[in-house]
Amino acid sequence: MIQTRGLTKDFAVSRTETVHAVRGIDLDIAPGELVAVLGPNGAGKSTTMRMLTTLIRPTSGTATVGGIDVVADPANVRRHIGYVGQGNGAGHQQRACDELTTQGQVYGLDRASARRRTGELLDALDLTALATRKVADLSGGQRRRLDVALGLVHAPRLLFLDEPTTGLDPHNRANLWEHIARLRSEHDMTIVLTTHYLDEADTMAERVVVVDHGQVIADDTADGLKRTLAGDRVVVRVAPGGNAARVAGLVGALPGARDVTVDGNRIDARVSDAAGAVPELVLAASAAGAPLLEALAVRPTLDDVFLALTGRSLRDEGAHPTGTTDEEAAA
Ligand SMILES: Nc1ncnc2c1ncn2[C@@H]1O[C@H](COP(=O)(O)OP(=O)(O)OP(=O)(O)O)[C@@H](O)[C@H]1O
Repeated sequence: MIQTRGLTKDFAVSRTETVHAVRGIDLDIAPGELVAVLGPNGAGKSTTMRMLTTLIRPTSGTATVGGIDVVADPANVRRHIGYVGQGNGAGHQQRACDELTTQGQVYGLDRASARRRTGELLDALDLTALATRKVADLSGGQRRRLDVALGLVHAPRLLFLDEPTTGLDPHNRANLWEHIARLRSEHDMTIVLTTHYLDEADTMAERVVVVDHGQVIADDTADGLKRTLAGDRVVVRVAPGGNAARVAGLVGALPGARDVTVDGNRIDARVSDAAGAVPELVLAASAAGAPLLEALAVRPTLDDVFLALTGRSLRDEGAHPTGTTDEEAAA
């Protein structure tokens, strides 16, 4: 459904400075996949999406969407995709239903068909009761659902969602996801989304592509990434007066144990199966006369994956942009 090879995008921000926002992305996305693109602020996620949706031209490389080249035939690409960008155009005085009908007509539907489609989408996204409300008067969650409806007016098989749930509270995020998941299963859509919410990528996406500094640095299922890049950990605390060194030895003997660290009475280590290791460890420590105060099996998160990949936490929201300038590249 999507194929890119060596895709790049440079932005000349001044006479002397160029931002290399995307630096050679190769991506293959099959029909029906739901792929989350993760990365810190400025990693190049939106720029990649904007190239794939033909909003901006790549600097070099190739990209096809539904088999159509984004540079050679952008109008045709646009007919096949839906795009829900970041942020809301504030202050719309149009009614929600009129906004949808107008969008339908922009996509070539006649008025009656556009009205029919409007009714279907208002219903699908639970907006029927708000049909005549002005867009400017909708809540954040309602507005975001309308944005998704606008992206679906022409029944695309491929939907791009750029941070669809940013700024929504947990209830509205869950609600929007419910709608997206249902629409997807009913219409067999391919969905590519960017998000800052790791839990969202973890639970909703079948595949997670991690982008940093304009490049893909990992591409797998969430579980695959966790297994190969982060792994389980055990964290134990030895009772006062207990022999931490002795327990560290027991921890070090667990299957797959590595990176064993001892900090006072606290021992932390990577292991291959934390849930299986903990009971074994509790018994072994007790038998060795070093009872444990606490023993935790810690399953990795996608943030652990990101930390392992880059040495930084994705949770550091609002961090500095990571697009690389010529000066930085030369440094
Ligand atoms: N039109 C533009 N002109 C100049 N620089 C740009 C432009 N668009 C993006 N950039 C720069 O390109 C880099 C990548 O930006 P991009 O918006 O693709 O990142 P992102 O991963 O989507 O970030 P975020 O999560 O903050 O939305 C950043 O350094 C950004 O400042």
